[in-house]
Amino acid sequence: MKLAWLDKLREQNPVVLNISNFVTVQDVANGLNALGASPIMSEEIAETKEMVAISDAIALNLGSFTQTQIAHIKKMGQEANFAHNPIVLDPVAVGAISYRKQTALQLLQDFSVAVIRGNAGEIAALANFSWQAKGIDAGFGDSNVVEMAKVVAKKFHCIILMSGKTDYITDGNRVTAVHNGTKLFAIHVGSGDMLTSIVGAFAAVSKGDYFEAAQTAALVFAAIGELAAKDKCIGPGSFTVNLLDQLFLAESQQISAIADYEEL
Ligand SMILES: Nc1ncnc2c1ncn2[C@@H]1O[C@H](COP(=O)(O)OP(=O)(O)O)[C@@H](O)[C@H]1O
Ligand SMILES: Cc1ncsc1CCOP(=O)(O)O
Ligand SMILES: [Mg+2]
Repeated sequence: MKLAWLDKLREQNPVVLNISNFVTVQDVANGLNALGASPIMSEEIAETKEMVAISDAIALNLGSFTQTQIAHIKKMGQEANFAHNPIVLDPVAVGAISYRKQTALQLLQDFSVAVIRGNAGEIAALANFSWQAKGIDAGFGDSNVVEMAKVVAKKFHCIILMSGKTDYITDGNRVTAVHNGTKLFAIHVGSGDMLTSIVGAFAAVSKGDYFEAAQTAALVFAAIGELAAKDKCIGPGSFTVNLLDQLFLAESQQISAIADYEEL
């Protein structure tokens, strides 16, 4: 774990370019900003090349796409590959909606990604493992979650960050489990989207070590959620406010003091 990268991120203030969903776009922008990155959102295909050129990492969210947005995502993915900019993909609800799965699989052929960040329902769908996803949520299943994450990592030659009560990060061989977090994440719509963009911010300062970027982002975000939950938190409203404050305030030493993770 490279918790020192949180300080590096705050020093470097990397630009993270996002194609977001319309539901959580503001959570994503404010989350990145609070942590110390510089968010920028785009909805116009004509500006893609210029946007990619000023960015240090790209987060592509499939939460509310249209055909027009898919063309934009494809172009951004291809321009980012050409510019050697890391891409983090969030395959929202591909476990629940077959059209989303088909679209995500096509995009994964059109360009390559550094990291896929999804919940167990989404990763199971990409692995073709049996699972009952529920809308945007993970749902339930008894497939071996570590195996399915490894399968997807090998299939798409990328890092998988599968989030949930325990987050699993794998490159297909190595696996880290991060046990930090709070149940309150599950009642805040956008927790996963924020994490995806934050993986982008860590990828931007990682000099190409995307496994390290994904596992450090997972630990930082989950531990910050834990700190937020401890601070006079009574429900989703106060959690959202506290989460934003802790993204801004939390120091790497505080995260290190509560870090709970293992290499499997
Ligand atoms: N039951 C839980 N207990 C603790 N942390 C959780 C729980 N569920 C999700 N998280 C945390 O919430 C964050 C977002 O992940 P997740 O909820 O899986 O994404 P999504 O919103 O895409 O389903 C991650 O940091 C994850 O560790
Ligand atoms: C509710 C909803 N509908 C489409 S995208 C979206 C937000 C998903 O956010 P997250 O996966 O981070 O909870
Ligand atoms: Mg999600």
